[in-house]
Amino acid sequence: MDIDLRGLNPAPVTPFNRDGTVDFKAIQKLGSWLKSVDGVKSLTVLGHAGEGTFLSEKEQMKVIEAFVESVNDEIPIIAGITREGTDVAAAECRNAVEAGAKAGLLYPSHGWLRFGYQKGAPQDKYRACYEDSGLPLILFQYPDATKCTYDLETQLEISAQPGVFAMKNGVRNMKRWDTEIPVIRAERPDLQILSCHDEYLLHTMFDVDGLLVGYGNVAPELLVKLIEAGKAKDYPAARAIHDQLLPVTKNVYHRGSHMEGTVALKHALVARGILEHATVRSPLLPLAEGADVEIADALRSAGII
Ligand SMILES: N[C@@H](CC=O)C(=O)O
Repeated sequence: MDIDLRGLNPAPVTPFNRDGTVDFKAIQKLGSWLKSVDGVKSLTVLGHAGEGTFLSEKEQMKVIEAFVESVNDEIPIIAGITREGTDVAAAECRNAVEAGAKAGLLYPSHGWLRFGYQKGAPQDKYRACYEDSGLPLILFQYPDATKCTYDLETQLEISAQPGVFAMKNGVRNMKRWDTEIPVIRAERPDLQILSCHDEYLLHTMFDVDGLLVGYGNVAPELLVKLIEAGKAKDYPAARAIHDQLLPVTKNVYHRGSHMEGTVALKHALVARGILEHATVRSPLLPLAEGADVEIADALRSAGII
């Protein structure tokens, strides 16, 4: 399968029932709505926004299956692959294939966040996961402020490996973005480069093939336009969309932690009439009282509702 992510690739939330179980009916509504937006190329489930690591293995597979059904298998469902060890991550990739995922977003191992990685270890993890499962993989570049951010050599080596076809880049260091992206483009012309800088997308919009973002849950129509403006190198148009979205960006992503953004996304989906409530799983907590009203007001002022 030729996987084309050149456009908007939302990372959907996982809806829950009020009792905390997965709400499969709501998945159908969310997935089919996102797919109906012109310019949406795929959905990445079980990521941060999807509370993927809070789900059991069985739930993860059922969530993948439900999202595949929600889009009639007409656009690729990509699975977040989050397990720490290479063998267990490869097993997770095999599960994802069995559940109908067409690609995987392979997360760095959690220990690397604190301690860093041994040279060559990320390459080995990507290689083993692909060889073992045949699941095409997206290279996930974490922020420069973490110890698991990949240096340029590592990015180039991973992206040269069989099965790696795209990169989700959230480096959050614009010096690195401005100097590394041109090199990666030149060295790996077929690699699809997607930004995930939800809280300040504008700077990155002019160098990318698309976005892979949780933000795609709540403002897919405007983000498709932002991608088009970026590709046309039309700064005034991109800036106007950025400004229009700013109240939403502030209310969803300019919070104490990026994790709260996931709760805020659910409130925004309630305001848009897609979800009935914003139930999340621990360790996420509800937002402060009144946040739901502020988020709805922000969507209103951006002209989204
Ligand atoms: N947008 C965030 C969270 C998504 O996984 C990121 O940069 O990684």
